[in-house]
Amino acid sequence: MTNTSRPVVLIAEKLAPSVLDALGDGVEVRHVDGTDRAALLEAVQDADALLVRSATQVNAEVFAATRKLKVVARAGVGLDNVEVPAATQNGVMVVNAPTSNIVSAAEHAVALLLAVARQIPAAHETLQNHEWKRSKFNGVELNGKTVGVVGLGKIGQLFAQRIAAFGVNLIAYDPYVSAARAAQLGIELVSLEELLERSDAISIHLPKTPETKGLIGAEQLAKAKRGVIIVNAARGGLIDEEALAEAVKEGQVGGAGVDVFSTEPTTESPLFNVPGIVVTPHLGASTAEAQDRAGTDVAKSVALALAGEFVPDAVNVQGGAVGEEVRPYLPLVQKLGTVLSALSPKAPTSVTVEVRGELSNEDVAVLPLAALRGVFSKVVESQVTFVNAPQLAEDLGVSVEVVKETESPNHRSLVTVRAVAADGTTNSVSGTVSGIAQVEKLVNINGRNFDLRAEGTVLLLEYPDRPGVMGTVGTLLGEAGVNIEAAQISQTGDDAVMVLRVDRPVDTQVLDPIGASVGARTVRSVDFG
Ligand SMILES: NC(=O)C1=CN([C@@H]2O[C@H](COP(=O)(O)OP(=O)(O)OC[C@H]3O[C@@H](n4cnc5c(N)ncnc54)[C@H](O)[C@@H]3O)[C@@H](O)[C@H]2O)C=CC1
Ligand SMILES: O=C(O)CCC(=O)C(=O)O
Repeated sequence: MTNTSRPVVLIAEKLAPSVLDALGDGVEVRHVDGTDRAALLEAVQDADALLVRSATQVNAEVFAATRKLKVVARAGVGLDNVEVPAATQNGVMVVNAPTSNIVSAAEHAVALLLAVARQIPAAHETLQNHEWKRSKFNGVELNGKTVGVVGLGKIGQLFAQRIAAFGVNLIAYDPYVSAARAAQLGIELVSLEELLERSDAISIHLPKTPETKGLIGAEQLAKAKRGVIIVNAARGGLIDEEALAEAVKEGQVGGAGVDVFSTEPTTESPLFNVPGIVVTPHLGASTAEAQDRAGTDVAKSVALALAGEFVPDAVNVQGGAVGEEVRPYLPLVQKLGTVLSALSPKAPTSVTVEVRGELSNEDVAVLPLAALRGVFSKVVESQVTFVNAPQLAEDLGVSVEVVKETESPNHRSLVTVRAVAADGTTNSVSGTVSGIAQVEKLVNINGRNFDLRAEGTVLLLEYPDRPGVMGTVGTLLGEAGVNIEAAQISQTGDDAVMVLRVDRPVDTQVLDPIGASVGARTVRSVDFG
């Protein structure tokens, strides 16, 4: 029987069994063939999370078909099949598993290079055909040769480290890597032109971007050293496939190892059936280890995303990495924003997050996102996530600022969120995370000190002070079946603010008459969930 209350995780491609273990029983797993467009568009409507590898195209059309999608998880590295800006626009988090398969991909590039250099697949085929043709297969040694790496990122570096063991000279082209970093790795950074001229073998490890698409075409291949071996285990389309096939046939390129194609899946390519070209059907990440890691990494991220928590591997969330010290403050700061949205349910013109004390030594760039999620909770209909909060702020003309102050008079760390409305009205709420149990507390509302756990439902009343108000409020709540768990009053002169933590949500039909009976000018209910 289907349990519809559990979040639906839609798996659109074959993933390692470890992904199901890591997802656990808290979600309902459904399967669809992500390459069957109609089936995908229908299945994604009810999905909370979508898990893909590289064959499913997740674009604006998919996001338009979704109703409650919160996260797209790519069980691997490359995100060229996921339209990240469209995801961001829709408040959908995109996560990948950036290190899960990098060793496998680097090893595959090495395997392809050796397979081409020693013509292993072709030699294997002759024996399968009961032919013994030793003299046909004369290979080349790597020792003493120059190997050029195009794209010196995670996989490029792993490839370089591994191929270095063959006694090669390493050069690389990557305009975004410093010469110092390359030198540390024993690699000389050169221009693409120089790399083409000097390399006996070239391995490509670039992402596919508008800048890199077609980077190696007929012109570049013509400039390369005659007989060069070219390997591409990165992305199809980085090298012009027609041009590469022609260059191998003419002998300008000595051979090529290709794992990726401009269209995938494919059974037709100019690179097929060309002597000297070794092809594999996008197998770089196809190892037990890489698939296990990719599956468990994205399952963990999906669980965090569905719980509304910060996800370290999210690629479309501003704010960068979130430290251990900062993490407990994310839900608290969202709650401070929720109190502000209850006090003033219109979009403010500015939101300031003030961080005091020990926390001010940390990178707190993510805290404004949490504050905005709370502040916008009553302002916009659509879901407010870590992903789309900055875009919503921009669309609504809300300026956002973080202020840090090392001094914190009463708390080790204190965060205040202040919102200024269009008419200049300012509201502020402060909170802290207290003790080993990391209890989230509200400690100040509009300059008045309290000490109240930020959980459940909190009622706030501003009223002219007089004897008996607490009793009246308590009686009326009791008559409505609402139990008070904690109560605090801050009184100054004739004015008082009462905050109550109660055992259930209280709707306006109950709350408004209570406010009227004590002459309250403000009565609010804040639900922390
Ligand atoms: N065949 C397979 O199964 C797999 C393929 N991949 C692919 O391998 C590629 C590399 O992945 P990673 O190393 O993890 O990425 P990465 O992001 O760590 O490294 C990419 C490098 O390319 C450089 N780069 C970017 N634009 C450039 C340009 N215009 N010219 C020169 N360099 C440029 C960057 O500075 C960076 O150092 C990606 O395309 C990824 O999708 C990844 C895993 C498995
Ligand atoms: O096997 C896969 O899922 C694709 C691996 C890949 O190309 C990547 O992670 O970028």
